[in-house]
Amino acid sequence: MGKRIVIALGGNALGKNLPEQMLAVKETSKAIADLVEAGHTVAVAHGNGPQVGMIQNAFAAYCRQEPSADVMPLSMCVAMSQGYIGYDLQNALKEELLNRGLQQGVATVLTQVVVDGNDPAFQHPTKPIGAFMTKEEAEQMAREKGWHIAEDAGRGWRQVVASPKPLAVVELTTIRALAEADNVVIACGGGGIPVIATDNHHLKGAAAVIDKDLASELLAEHLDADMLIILTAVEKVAVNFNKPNQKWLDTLTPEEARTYIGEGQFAPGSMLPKVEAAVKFAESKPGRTALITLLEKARDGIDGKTGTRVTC
Ligand SMILES: Nc1ncnc2c1ncn2[C@@H]1O[C@H](COP(=O)(O)OP(=O)(O)O)[C@@H](O)[C@H]1O
Ligand SMILES: NC(=O)OP(=O)(O)O
Repeated sequence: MGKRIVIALGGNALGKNLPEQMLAVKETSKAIADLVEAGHTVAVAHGNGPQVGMIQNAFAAYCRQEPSADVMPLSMCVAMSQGYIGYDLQNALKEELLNRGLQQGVATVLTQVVVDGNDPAFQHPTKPIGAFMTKEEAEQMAREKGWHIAEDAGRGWRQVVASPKPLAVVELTTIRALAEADNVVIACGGGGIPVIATDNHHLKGAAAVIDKDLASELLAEHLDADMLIILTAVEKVAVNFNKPNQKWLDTLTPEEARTYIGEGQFAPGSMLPKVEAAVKFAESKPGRTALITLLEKARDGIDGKTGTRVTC
């Protein structure tokens, strides 16, 4: 029987620039279409770290040329990233579905996600965005532009911004209605546009980028999904990652995950939020499973052939 699935797409599903994105979404669409073809109902969330940094930089460059221009708020940059990634992804996916004779609709919902304006994350930026830099380049950006910077999981230096916890998906009813009407919905892109609820129903954009794995988890809970599938650049989660005694994990219980998290086995900003999201989903209701695997292995993963399965 078909399952209700929320997929979280990692950076490798989208590429780092426009030409790469055009190619990457074609491959990504094959993996998603495999699941639709197998009879599952699928909602798709995706990351935006490189893209949102690029958009922010592009507007900053424009502001230097045109001093009367307004600085583009980070929430708007997230909205733009959802728009252009969703545009490419929904077209590629629709094409792939039609090529397989599948008639499901595909729609991107610009999604706002409520955060708490008092979330301590606003005082401690941790979310890496934009391009990788050397330490020297990053320090120069910190001096010249006031950026917060940090080393990103052994891969280089990046700008970091606030990443508050996702609390509620504003467009949830719309997303659910589209999903229940047999559409593939692309939602919560880039973790969602971060907004703070104020009086009179006004939602105020926040200067932040929400973690897409945590936002996907929230969406999966609210859509009452059976599975949360986090697709990334590794087939399984490992302990002692990249060390001679590395061990790939087929299964992971929340208790085991907490032990490994305590040992610092999962890099913050890369594997850690995925494991945290997977554990939260598995614990949210009996029978729910989270899977972390490679994009191309999504279908095998659902069939229990690969990936790391997180269940209670
Ligand atoms: N313990 C671990 N097991 C597996 N991968 C890990 C681990 N710790 C860090 N990683 C790294 O985390 C990466 C996934 O994080 P990231 O690239 O930030 O995700 P995304 O696919 O969402 O862009 C993997 O490709 C791998 O290089
Ligand atoms: N918003 C977000 O988590 O993006 P990445 O997955 O690209 O870091």
